[in-house]
Amino acid sequence: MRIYVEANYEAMSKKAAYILSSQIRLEPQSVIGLATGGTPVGMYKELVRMHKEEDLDFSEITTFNLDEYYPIAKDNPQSYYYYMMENLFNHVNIDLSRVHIPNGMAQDVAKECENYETMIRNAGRISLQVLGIGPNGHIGFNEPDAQLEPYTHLVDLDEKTIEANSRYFNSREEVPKQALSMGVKTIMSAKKLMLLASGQNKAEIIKESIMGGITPEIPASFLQLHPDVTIILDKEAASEVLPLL
Ligand SMILES: N[C@@H]1[C@@H](O)[C@H](O)[C@@H](COP(=O)(O)O)O[C@@H]1O
Repeated sequence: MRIYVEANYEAMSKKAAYILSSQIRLEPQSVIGLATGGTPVGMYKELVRMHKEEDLDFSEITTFNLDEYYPIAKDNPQSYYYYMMENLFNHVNIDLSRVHIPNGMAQDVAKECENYETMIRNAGRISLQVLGIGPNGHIGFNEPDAQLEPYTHLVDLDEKTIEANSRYFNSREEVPKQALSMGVKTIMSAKKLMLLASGQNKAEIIKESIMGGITPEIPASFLQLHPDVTIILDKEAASEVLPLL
């Protein structure tokens, strides 16, 4: 596990964008796993800049997003589909036929999840999976539980997650109670993982995830078992682990 501690959010975002862009330049046909939430917004901004100013070419990559609320329509500004279009896809030369995000309006959820896994498998292994972390240690929308789901599945969102994500909605009541998410095995099957965390409110969970025991009660703790993980933190998110390194 490589841990980078950057001075602030901007430096964390630039480091993440540099690593992701290097992956794309080295392997233009990379399969990239993408994350949403507040944390990677700065990374996407930097990637857009790299596309515009440094010829970063997205035309051959394939992408799979970690998750999507359920139910939610693509044109809902809170959907992760909308987020990805706004933050990245509308601004770079990506081939939208190679972009994959779970369908938040799927009628047959079991089939949607199965198809998503099949598409990931058919694309080959994910080259680099970007991750954020929930304040409760969730990755994607894999919530703390007595046991974790391996593959893409429908999740009942944790009260803590609904609370945390309500800041993006007009009210708590508007936050969908469910989501579709890659499973922990889907995530762990990626060749490389890159987790970003920013801010004091992530400091404790970062410490528990990377230095504590491996437990389904902290889904991010499973990252300790992966052979190629890069963690990029700003100073605040690193404040609990720094004294221990
Ligand atoms: N499902 C997403 C996660 O993929 C994300 O990593 C996490 C942290 O979000 P934020 O970056 O806004 O703190 O919560 C969301 O609920």
